[in-house]
Amino acid sequence: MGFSAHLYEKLQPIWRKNITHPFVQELGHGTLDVEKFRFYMIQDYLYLIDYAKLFALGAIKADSVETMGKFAALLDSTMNEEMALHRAYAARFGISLEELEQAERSPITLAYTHYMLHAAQNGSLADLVAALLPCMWSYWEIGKELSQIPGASEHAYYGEWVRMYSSEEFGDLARWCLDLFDQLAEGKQQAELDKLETIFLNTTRYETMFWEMAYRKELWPA
Ligand SMILES: Cc1ncc(C[n+]2csc(CCO)c2C)c(N)n1
Repeated sequence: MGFSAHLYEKLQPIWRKNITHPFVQELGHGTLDVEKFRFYMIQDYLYLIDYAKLFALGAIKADSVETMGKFAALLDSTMNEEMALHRAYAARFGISLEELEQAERSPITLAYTHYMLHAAQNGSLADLVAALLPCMWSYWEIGKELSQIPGASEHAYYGEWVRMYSSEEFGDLARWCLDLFDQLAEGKQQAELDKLETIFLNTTRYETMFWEMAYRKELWPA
């Protein structure tokens, strides 16, 4: 069993809190309050700006030209495809690009992205991948599960989101990330594996906290 499969099994109750979160379920059933989705889109756009930097750091820490090229491609697709989806959604909700980029990061957005950037900057390539994996993997799983709900992929507001994260193309990216993680974990000492587990666990928890933050439209105290 690869290390990712081991963590998936071990952390299942915590992992499942993402797919079962009311924000995710209501998005899939088309009942999510549009204002909550609007809030999510703005914070997620800010999240992606920092997340993309993890891919740039991945290219720096890569141990082969092939891995370096893949991180460069991920940086490109995040900035120009995923963020383009957010910009298109924002336009539909009447949010200008300026408003999007000048919005303030919520406490959770800031904590989550800074945690990942700290792990990526100060740790090994494996630490960096442990930080970014729950984001990729959980969205892929969510996309696939939501796409099974009748009408979810065709929903006027949320269909595009479901189609993007359940696509084969996105699945290939997530699988690449999983394989890289397993390769990097192979042969590592227990202490290093424990560190990878902690990073993976914490970013899995941060994913749930991000859904909760969006559901409550939680910003800084006044
Ligand atoms: C809070 C939050 N977590 C995960 C993702 C998903 N995501 C972010 S970057 C990336 C890689 C490919 O572009 C993926 C799948 C998100 N958007 N927001």
